[in-house]
Amino acid sequence: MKVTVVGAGAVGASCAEYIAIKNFASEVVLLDIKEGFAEGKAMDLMQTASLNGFDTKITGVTNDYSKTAGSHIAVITSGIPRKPGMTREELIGINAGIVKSVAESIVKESPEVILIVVSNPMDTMTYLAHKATGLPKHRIIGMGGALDSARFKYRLAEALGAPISDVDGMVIGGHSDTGMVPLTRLATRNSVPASEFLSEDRLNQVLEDTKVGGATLTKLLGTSAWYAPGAAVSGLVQAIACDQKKIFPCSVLLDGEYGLSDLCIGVPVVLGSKGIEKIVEIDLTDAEKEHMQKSVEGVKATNDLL
Ligand SMILES: NC(=O)c1ccc[n+]([C@@H]2O[C@H](COP(=O)([O-])OP(=O)(O)OC[C@H]3O[C@@H](n4cnc5c(N)ncnc54)[C@H](O)[C@@H]3O)[C@@H](O)[C@H]2O)c1
Ligand SMILES: O=C(O)C[C@H](O)C(=O)O
Repeated sequence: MKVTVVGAGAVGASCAEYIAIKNFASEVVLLDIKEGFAEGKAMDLMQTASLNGFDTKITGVTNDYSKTAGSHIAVITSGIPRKPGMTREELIGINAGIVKSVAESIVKESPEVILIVVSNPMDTMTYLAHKATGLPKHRIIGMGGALDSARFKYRLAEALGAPISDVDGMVIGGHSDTGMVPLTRLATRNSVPASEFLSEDRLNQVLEDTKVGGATLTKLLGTSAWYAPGAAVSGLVQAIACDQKKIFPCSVLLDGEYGLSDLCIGVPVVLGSKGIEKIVEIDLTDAEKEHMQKSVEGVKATNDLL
């Protein structure tokens, strides 16, 4: 199993590290446009192999897509991250050109590839990857919901005073400060609805903290986060590489599901060796549908900027 990660920056390197540590891929190729940067990150990561006990071979290349040929999965993290006070949508001007050319270059060398788009604004970049490559819709996946759901579980566990392994929850909708739809109604602590333990106000606070999860970290770090994003991407890559049939909320091209079409937005999907093997349609309440509709309008407005 060969995995390419384009962009050897904070998220790309974190993603390569988690993939290697989980030890399911034979090869990870890190590619960056900055001379020598991916080579350096790959060498540094390979020097952790004996310490962390993995056999995955990580190589780095400067903008040479021939070295990515035959990739089963490719992750696009290339592009600029936001600074404190910015929205993800403000990155579109620079990142659209980068994502388009990177997606085209990957597919040229690996026509059977499954693409995972991470660069922001992610839902719009996923849509752009479809337009640029024409790959079948089950082979282009935007990563946002897996990360947002991990942050939701973190906030739920904090509010419940429970271990994170005891809580479950999912965030659908757009990967933006206002567009996320954390499904508090379906959140549980070991199968018991979280609403049995938390007041409506406290659950709403969890929801609001989750939605601004990325902005909160950007303010603290001066740039956006990388550990949880890298781990979330590695989870999607593993689900595909190991044909796990796990459900993750991912940004996918909708064609009538949820009454929506011609946009990519976060909904639950089953991930396996073919990529998106099923879009799971869950019954939303009227309030959730309204929240989702606002999210759709936000994503479509950003798509219109392409
Ligand atoms: N979807 C998500 O959940 C999520 C999470 C975190 C970050 N992000 C996004 O991921 C992107 C990367 O974030 P980061 O923190 O790793 O940034 P970073 O600046 O640390 O790394 C980006 C890397 O991309 C490289 N790059 C730029 N143009 C390139 C090109 N044409 N080809 C190859 N490489 C190129 C840069 O040289 C740099 O090394 C940002 O757009 C950020 O907003 C998304
Ligand atoms: O917040 C960002 O800009 C990066 C990423 O989308 C995140 O949620 O961490």
